[in-house]
Amino acid sequence: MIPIQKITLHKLRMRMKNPFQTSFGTLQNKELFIIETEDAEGNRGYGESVAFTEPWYTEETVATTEHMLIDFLIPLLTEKPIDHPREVTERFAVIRRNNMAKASIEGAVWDLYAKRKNISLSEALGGSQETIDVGISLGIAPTTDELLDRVQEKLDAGYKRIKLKIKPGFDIDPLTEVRREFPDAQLMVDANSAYTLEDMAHLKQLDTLDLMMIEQPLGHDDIVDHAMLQQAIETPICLDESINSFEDARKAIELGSCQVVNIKIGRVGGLTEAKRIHDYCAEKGIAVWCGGMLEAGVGRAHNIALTSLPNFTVPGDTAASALYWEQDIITPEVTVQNGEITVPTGAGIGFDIDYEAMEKFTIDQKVFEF
Ligand SMILES: O=C(O)CCC(=O)C1=CC=C[C@@H](O)[C@@H]1C(=O)O
Ligand SMILES: [Mg+2]
Repeated sequence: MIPIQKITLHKLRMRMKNPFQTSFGTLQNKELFIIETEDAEGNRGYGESVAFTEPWYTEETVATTEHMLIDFLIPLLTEKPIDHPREVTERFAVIRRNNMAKASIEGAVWDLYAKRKNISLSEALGGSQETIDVGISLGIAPTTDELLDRVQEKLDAGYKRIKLKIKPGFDIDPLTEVRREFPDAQLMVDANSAYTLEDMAHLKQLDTLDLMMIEQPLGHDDIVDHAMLQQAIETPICLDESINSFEDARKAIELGSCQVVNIKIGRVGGLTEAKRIHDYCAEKGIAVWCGGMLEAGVGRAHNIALTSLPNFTVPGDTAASALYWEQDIITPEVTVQNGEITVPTGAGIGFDIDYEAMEKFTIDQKVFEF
């Protein structure tokens, strides 16, 4: 049994070092919840919410996360005890969607579970990789020259895969320049649903650029048009926004809508569902990688633990803390050496919370005792 005695919602406001521009808008201020679950012996598990303040990426926001946690998820989680974190997903199944809210607290239960057993979260999930390969996601740059500089800098820093955001009007030309300048770089692009099937001929030009994949070119909730596009282009399609569950992944793969899946813990409702998708993709020979949501340290730590599972063969988005934040809320911060992160072996997420830093960014706190 995992006896949860106390849950604290720490609401934080953090400002990213640099704005991050995508086809749907620019992000710089981040509000997030750190969810703390505590047992009677004083073990504490941590999860992080990843919804943004605006519903641009998915329909969830920071405000809907808080509403779901307080009015539905915390009462459901604590109405009767659970023995294993995988039961959290079943318990929450009565609530439609709201996956990021669900994942934030489910992650805190997984961390608490691993700490109570004195094993790492990676081990609790069945992870086997001791180090993980790391890539980076670069927002849309103001000019192509600026983009080339940013790519150079990240390749020099050792990042093993560069993901570039694209949108109509900022795609083939800058990408051609990047490919010319860096002929051997592992490059991929992410469109965040900025195109339609009418752009098929335009998107076909990507096939000349030797890209690892194109992420979510079409509708955020589509798998049918993506299947048609994948028939017409050689560049592998990777789905992000369209995959919100194991069932979505199964259907997309059956339909041939993608050759790669970006697994984001928040988008699919938690670590248990993320692992199920990972296992299914491994069985089907579909490559997966772990996407980022501009996380602070707790979310970053969860991504690292998940990525230690064996079928995470493509470098993910989880880069060093210092690229995002002046100061992170964990200690040590996440660092990258030669394009790799060492998976921590300490109990739970394997990073300590920097309570002083967390306090500094906290704008609200709510405590629930049971
Ligand atoms: O965490 C990161 O480094 C950024 C990841 C990233 O590319 C994204 C995060 C959030 C929303 C999107 O713009 C984008 C994505 O779609 O993957
Ligand atoms: Mg994406």
